[in-house]
Amino acid sequence: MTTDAQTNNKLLEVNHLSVDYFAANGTVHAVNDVSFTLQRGEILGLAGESGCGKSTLAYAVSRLLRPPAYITDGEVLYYPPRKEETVQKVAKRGAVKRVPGEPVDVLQLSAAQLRAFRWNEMSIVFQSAMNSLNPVLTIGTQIMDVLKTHRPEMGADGRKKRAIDLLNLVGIASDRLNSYPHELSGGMRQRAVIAIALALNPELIIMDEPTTALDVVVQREILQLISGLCREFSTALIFITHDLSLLLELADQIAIMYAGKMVEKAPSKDIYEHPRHPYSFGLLNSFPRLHGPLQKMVGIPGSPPDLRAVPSGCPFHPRCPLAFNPCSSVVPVLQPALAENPGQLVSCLLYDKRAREAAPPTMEEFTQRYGTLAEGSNA
Ligand SMILES: Nc1ncnc2c1ncn2[C@@H]1O[C@H](COP(=O)(O)OP(=O)(O)OP(=O)(O)O)[C@@H](O)[C@H]1O
Repeated sequence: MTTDAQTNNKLLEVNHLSVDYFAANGTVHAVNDVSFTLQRGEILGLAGESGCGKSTLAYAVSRLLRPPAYITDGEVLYYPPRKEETVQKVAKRGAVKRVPGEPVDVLQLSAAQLRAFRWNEMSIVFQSAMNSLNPVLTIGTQIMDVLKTHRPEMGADGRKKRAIDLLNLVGIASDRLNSYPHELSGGMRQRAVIAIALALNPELIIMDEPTTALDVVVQREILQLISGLCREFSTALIFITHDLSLLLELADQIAIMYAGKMVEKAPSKDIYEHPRHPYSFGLLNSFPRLHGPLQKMVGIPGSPPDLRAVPSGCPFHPRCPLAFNPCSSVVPVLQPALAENPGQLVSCLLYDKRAREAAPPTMEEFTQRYGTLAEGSNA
């Protein structure tokens, strides 16, 4: 019998996830009712202005949040791996109790299950990860330590061979096994971190701005390396960055966040060719495009809201050049913008027939409305 999970190849299903920071000066609603799915081997890019909740969402999925952050609602369903080798590996270690085909709610795992889950099935590369390497241990030792802890059945020779293989995979010569982090360039340290993230063949890697400390040429090389390796091993990747242009090249799907909400999620190509949410359009037109016709950059007037007092209705409405009457009171839900393209999800009343009967806005209309708004703010 084929289950839905097998048919859909689903790896992760996040439902109605909300996270608050209970700060002294008020409650910050950093992630607000976010739902999305991730397929096996899929590269999902999370984009949005600073402070919109990207990192909080990623850390909530991996249960890495610490007080004052609290998950106030939702579930993070992880579908067990399909790979026979991984099924056996996890079953043998008894890390996560599971029924084949049934998902595990990551938010319900015990501390011990979570530790095994994080390394075996999910690994995380943090912001400025290259500085997280231990300065007094060689790169080889750091990779082999992970293997020693999580693959105790592997002998010393096996660990060394695997460490060399991993370094080669990320483009580092084997003789660097005995190098200390300070003996490597920034790009090489980042590659070493990626090697560690890949060490246990996880199903999912989460990367939070992993390359911001590097120059743009090295950033691009590293990102191409990551996406190539994820594709080679069918590893899913959630990738967080401010740089939407990088995501357009790298990701299969892009999710745009605004004020703790996911406002659009679609294949990169759809976002590039026709973003549907006015915020996605503004974000996309805030930087020059490398390909396609020349376009005037419009930018987004104003700034994101304080997440202790998120505007009612659609949180983007105070900045939106296409806002209309119900936007300040009705909360839009993430759903297909157009019936003929169910893969492009948008959270915007412009596409809700109950709120507006007119045809969805065209790209020209977006450009024109943003232009008018910019002229108004310059006046
Ligand atoms: N420890 C904390 N206490 C209170 N508020 C916090 C804390 N950490 C983060 N926040 C707030 O939560 C919101 C979301 O932050 P988060 O870091 O997830 O956003 P982000 O989109 O990843 O931003 P950036 O791109 O700058 O990393 C922001 O408004 C931030 O100020």
